Amino acid sequence: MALASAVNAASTSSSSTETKTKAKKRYLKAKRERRKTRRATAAPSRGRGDDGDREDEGEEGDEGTASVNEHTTETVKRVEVSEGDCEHEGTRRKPKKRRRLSFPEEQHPAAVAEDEPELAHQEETPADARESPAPPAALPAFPLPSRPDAPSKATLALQGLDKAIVEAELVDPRKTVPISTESEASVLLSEKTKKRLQELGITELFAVQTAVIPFLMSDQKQRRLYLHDPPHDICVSAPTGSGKTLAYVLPIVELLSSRVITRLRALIVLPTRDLVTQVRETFEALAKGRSLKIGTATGQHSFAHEQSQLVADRTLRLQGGSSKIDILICTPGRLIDHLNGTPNFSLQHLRFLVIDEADKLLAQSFQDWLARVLSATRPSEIPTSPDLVSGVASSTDSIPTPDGLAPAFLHIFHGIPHVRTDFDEPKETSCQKLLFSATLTRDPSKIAALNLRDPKYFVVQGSSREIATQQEGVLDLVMEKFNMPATLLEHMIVCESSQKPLVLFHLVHTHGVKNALVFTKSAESTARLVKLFEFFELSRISSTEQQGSAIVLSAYSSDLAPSARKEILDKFKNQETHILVCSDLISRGIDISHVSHVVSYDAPVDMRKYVHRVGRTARAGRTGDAWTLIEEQEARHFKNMLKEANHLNAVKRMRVSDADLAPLKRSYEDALTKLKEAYSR
Ligand SMILES: Nc1ncnc2c1ncn2[C@@H]1O[C@H](COP(=O)(O)OP(=O)(O)OP(=O)(O)O)[C@@H](O)[C@H]1O
Repeated sequence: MALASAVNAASTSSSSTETKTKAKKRYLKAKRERRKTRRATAAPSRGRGDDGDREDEGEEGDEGTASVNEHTTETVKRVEVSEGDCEHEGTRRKPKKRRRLSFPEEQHPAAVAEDEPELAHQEETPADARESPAPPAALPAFPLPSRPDAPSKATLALQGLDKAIVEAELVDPRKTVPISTESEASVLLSEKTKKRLQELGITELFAVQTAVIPFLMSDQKQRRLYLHDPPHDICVSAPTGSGKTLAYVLPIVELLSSRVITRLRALIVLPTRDLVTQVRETFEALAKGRSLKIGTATGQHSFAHEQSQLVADRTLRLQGGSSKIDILICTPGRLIDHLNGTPNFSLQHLRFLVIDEADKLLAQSFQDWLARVLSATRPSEIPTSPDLVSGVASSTDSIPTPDGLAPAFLHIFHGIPHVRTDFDEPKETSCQKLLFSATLTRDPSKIAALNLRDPKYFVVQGSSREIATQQEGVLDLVMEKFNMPATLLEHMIVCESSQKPLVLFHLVHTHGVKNALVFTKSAESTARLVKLFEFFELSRISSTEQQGSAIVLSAYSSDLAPSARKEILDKFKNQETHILVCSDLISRGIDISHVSHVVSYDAPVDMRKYVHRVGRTARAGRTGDAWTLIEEQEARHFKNMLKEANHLNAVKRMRVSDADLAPLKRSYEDALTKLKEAYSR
């Protein structure tokens, strides 16, 4: 067997060797002939140009074609042979020589391949194409990439904005409506309210009021205390002193006046006690004769006292809460205290939640007050008491009585089998959120925390320029270019820090700066400046050359007890005090009509602070002057701040020379000495 197979293998091998030998012979013969032909034609065919192709294909004139064909066949054979050779001999043949193609001089493949290697593949193109007389088409030249222009700040600011902000309603600040006319805003107010407004000397509605009142009151369905469809929330940005308080007080008083049972239906949150007192006075003035009960919670009184003012029944646990008041005005800290510690204090009946000075309040996160308040206005998914889940409502003390539940909270009483009908009570709270500020935040994360429902934005424009287009108005809001009252004049004085007290005395005695609020950076500087000023006045009066009555001033800051603060503020309101030197405690919201000047003795650190400080004057259409004293090293920062807010041109620079200050110098030096003595004691 082994022998037979060996013989077979030998015969197979010898026949294949024979075939290969014949083929090899044919190949070698062809090769010799080719070599001969090449040698014979070597000299003339070395030239390039149109004949270059013939080098490989022979140049036998008419026979050229036949020769090419023959050569092609031969090439195929050659490939077969060479493959066999490779297997047989175990050696590799050199790669086939590339044919040369004819190119115009400037498009020689070598030159092209150097620049653009892909072009070298043109050698692989079929023979017909290679013989085409037309030069290969040049590749299209693409333009070099160029850097696009960076989008402007404005474009970036508008990107990804909430639709509600983009569609904000711009309100012309000049728009006022007489209360007696048949205008939309005026016609919505009851005769009682109109009469009350007239008694208070208010004869027209301001721009912000003409926009907000119709939005909250024109739809009859929206005038109910419990709504089937949840209401739209609103965000209002309007300059200082433009009447934002009345814009929410009027609709709240009007709508709540229809209530029968007293429940806590309006909650107004403000950042300071002083503002709570001020807003309470406005509510009381407007709601006079309406039997609405108004309460406050600020921590000014004891907790037990406040509890007794807010809640009627604290012995029985009532699921619907028990309220002695319809409207609560409070600071956020005390509100949380009552949510945590006052039995039957409930926000489930809230129809309005007002967040005034919204940007300031949203920046305060203590005890997560906002989330806590919002969750108290919403019905919870899970019944609050495990006893109620099983529906075992008994008369035990620990089980709350399902009394006075708001419609949206009814489902938490599981003792009632629930069958869904067309007359189902609403499951959503009727609480409408109203946000107000002269410097409304555009911070999306802060706004998102409020969980606003389909909000409507109102932007009352300032006076610094003509009424803007929709996009410009939105941009102002988004880029925090705050609007100022039209009647405000702004000045700045750059001076050395050691001269600041003198410049202030100069303003008071030469420019008649009285009925003024003077803002300092801290409670401590407030007290120090008042002392220095008092010593200065004593020295000035006692000196022979300076005559006249002394300026009366007081310090007002958080260092004082609330009762002392109230007394000082009352004296200033009654104009018994000429100048109130204060910290930023009253830079927001405080409304004192006779303030004709505001002096920032220490420069405000940011634009928001500047807007609110200067906004203590020029309110409700009255004129006012704002003066900012800038130390030389602060000038650049202050100017940049104004520039970014597009407000630099509105602030006039005023110069005070040494000659202006000279008459006051002696008294000032005297006062400084006395101040040093006082502090060293
Ligand atoms: N329609 C009106 N007619 C006359 N006076 C008005 C009217 N509305 C409001 N006022 C008065 O304008 C003054 C400023 O109003 P308000 O305090 O509401 O301003 P504001 O917009 O809340 O300012 P701020 O942003 O500084 O808190 C108040 O004295 C108020 O009584």
